[in-house]
Amino acid sequence: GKVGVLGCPMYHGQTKPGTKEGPAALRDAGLLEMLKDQGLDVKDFGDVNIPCLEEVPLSDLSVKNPKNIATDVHKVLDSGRACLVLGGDHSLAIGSIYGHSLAELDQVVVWVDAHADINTPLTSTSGNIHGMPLSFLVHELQPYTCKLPGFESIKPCISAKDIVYIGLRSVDPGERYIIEKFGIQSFSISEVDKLGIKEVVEKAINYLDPEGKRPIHLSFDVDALDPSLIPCTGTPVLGGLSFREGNYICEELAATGRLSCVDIVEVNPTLGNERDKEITVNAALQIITRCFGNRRQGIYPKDYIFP
Ligand SMILES: N[C@@H](CCCCC(O)O)C(=O)O
Ligand SMILES: [Mn+2]
Ligand SMILES: [Mn+2]
Ligand SMILES: [Mn+2]
Repeated sequence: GKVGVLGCPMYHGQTKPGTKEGPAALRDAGLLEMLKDQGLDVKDFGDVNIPCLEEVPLSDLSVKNPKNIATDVHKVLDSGRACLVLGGDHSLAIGSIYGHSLAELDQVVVWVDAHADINTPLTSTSGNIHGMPLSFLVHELQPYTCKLPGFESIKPCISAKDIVYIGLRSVDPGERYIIEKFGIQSFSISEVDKLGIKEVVEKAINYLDPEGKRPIHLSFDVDALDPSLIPCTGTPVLGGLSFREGNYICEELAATGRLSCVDIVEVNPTLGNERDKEITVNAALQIITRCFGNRRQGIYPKDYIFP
């Protein structure tokens, strides 16, 4: 398989700037080598150009960011590679999902997260854009929201029926209302407990893409995993997905052969000591390898020769 890696050191979607260190932390820990070692053809497309706040006013900044991200994701996908986007905070998904829609029209979205990230600017209590990305992208929400200055270039590109949540456990009232009003399929941690991860993933994939034809966009917020696994993230919530559940989700999505774009977001290496950073980065790295074909049952390269 061919993978294009795109760093997206985004931090303006929230208040803890350390997410801009996310891409470097993952690369420095050997991400590219790990992916190559599992037999992938890996190309590093560098980092998206995220102008820092001091240079441009927020409105100008926001139009630049999603457009840069969308443009770069589109370019990676058009080069015939799956796209791996390293965050950066979850507001980058405005650009990555929009960019995916420029390359492939009928994507479905698996949103793995403790949070629903679908507040509109009107329902948000924090005003942090990383809690809003889906509200900019979902067609049905547009009559109920407002365009933020600078987001004109981002067009809604997915329908409520094209999204499934896995891992929710911190959903704001406005978000819960939206999920029910538009019938967005969601498997919170309660459903994971009730059904088990196997049935959750099976239901999620069959609901989104019963014919097994549509490209999948996995937007994986590392805070979906239990905070014991990911100490370095900005909005931790107790009682998250186990490491095994996180690995299972990604193995099964990779096994469809249609995993086209993967966001790995909200790694903030500055939120903890060196040991915390190591734990966080190692967990994120393993999750990433499962997205691109590595499995706990083991694999061997195509050119393996049995001695
Ligand atoms: N729902 C909260 C928390 C959002 C968390 C964003 C991301 O980590 O999922 C808000 O809107 O601020
Ligand atoms: Mn194109
Ligand atoms: Mn989250
Ligand atoms: Mn998120």
